[in-house]
Amino acid sequence: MIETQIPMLEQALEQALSVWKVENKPQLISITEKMDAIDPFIFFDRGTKWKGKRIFWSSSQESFFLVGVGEAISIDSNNQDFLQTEEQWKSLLKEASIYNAFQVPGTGPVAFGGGSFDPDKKSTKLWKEFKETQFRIPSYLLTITNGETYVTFNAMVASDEDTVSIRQDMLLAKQYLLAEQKGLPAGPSIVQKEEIASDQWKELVEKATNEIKSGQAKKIVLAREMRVDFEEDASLSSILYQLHESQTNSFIFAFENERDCFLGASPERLVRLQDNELLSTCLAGTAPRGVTREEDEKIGAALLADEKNREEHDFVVQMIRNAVEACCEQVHVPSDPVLYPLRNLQHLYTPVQAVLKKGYSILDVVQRLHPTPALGGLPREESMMFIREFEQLDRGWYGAPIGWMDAYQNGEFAVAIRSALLQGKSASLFAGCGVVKDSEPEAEYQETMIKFTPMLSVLGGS
Ligand SMILES: C=C(O[C@H]1C=CC=C(C(=O)O)[C@@H]1O)C(=O)O
Repeated sequence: MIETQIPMLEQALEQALSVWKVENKPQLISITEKMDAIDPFIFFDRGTKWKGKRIFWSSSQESFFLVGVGEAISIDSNNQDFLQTEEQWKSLLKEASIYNAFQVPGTGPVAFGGGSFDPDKKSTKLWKEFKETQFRIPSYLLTITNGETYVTFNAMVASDEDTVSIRQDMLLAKQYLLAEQKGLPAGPSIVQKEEIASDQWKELVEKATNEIKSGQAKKIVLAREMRVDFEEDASLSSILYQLHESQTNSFIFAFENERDCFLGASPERLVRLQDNELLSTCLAGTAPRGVTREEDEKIGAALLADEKNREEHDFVVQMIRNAVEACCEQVHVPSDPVLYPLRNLQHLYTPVQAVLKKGYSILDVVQRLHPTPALGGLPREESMMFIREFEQLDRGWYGAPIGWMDAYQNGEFAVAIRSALLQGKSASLFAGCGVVKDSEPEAEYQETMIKFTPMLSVLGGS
């Protein structure tokens, strides 16, 4: 394998150097090859050597994995503007030396990242490692899709000297990352758990319902935090493996920044783009799962018929439809939601399909969609103002878009919910719910409790 890559690497280096000499700016080289099967969790675990710079993404419905280690380059911004990211991404790709004979979605140069939920809310030191917008092009990217495995090597070339270390890095890293390894380390176990200001949160739900009844807004999504401690630093690879095994119908994601890592198992797709076909999904309205099949079906039927949940859901559908119509054609939205079952709860779900108009990109759509009323509220401005002013929480990247895009206009973004910020021996978990005029604080509190469960259980809590 390595032998077949060397001529490609030499060509890529030569090409990058010749562009660099004219343009005098660093050039991206990217080389993709097909491999025998590789375990994504073990690859991630071996990437511990690049600790602080790992990324993970999987879509359980499609057995699709992206695992990145190291950082060839990152596209960051301290004001959240996905369109600015788009410009920088395009400029990086413009003269990049890309050797990818497969051009399968998610191979070649891939930028993975996200941003904060609300750039207008003052951030606290909890999220100090995370930028307002941050996308990483990993040095080594493992892609598993349709049962095939690919590895992409990315690097920036900025001088003749770089080429020596790039050659060495590529070969050594590959040997190291692909060496055999048995099993994953043990998962963490929680020794202490604290719900932050839960009584105040219930009062805030009440305040939001009053605001809604007085006509200031129709829906406001409120979130809260739980802080947990472990005996030892938690092993990320084991947590991701457990999430993947336990959370069906979800996107498992992780973005590591030094000692901190934001990760989760979100059922909510914001948008997927493949061959110009767009899929967005509306997910809002929640009920628990039943213990028996009969009970489960009864709860599901009640959820489908429940006025409060249907209203909460319809707000999301209307907004997503409008945003998608502005940049797509052939927009298709079913008239009624269906149930979307997860391990611990079920949601109302409406898929939105469309074809993206020429001239738009996935980040255009992300910029238009975020925040949907599943995380912000309705109207957008009023609900965001309420959250900004009264919610006692630094959401950071919770509730914001997280995902990937490749060089061929494909990509996928989820809404980063059912998530946690891991910081060595402790973690902050986040959960929220949509408040409408008939919401009851205690019921909403219980709903957030269920939403904490997937993350809590893989972290070794109950
Ligand atoms: C805000 C969250 O969930 C949203 C997504 C789906 C259903 C929701 C709900 O029914 O309230 C929320 O809008 C969360 O899980 O933290």
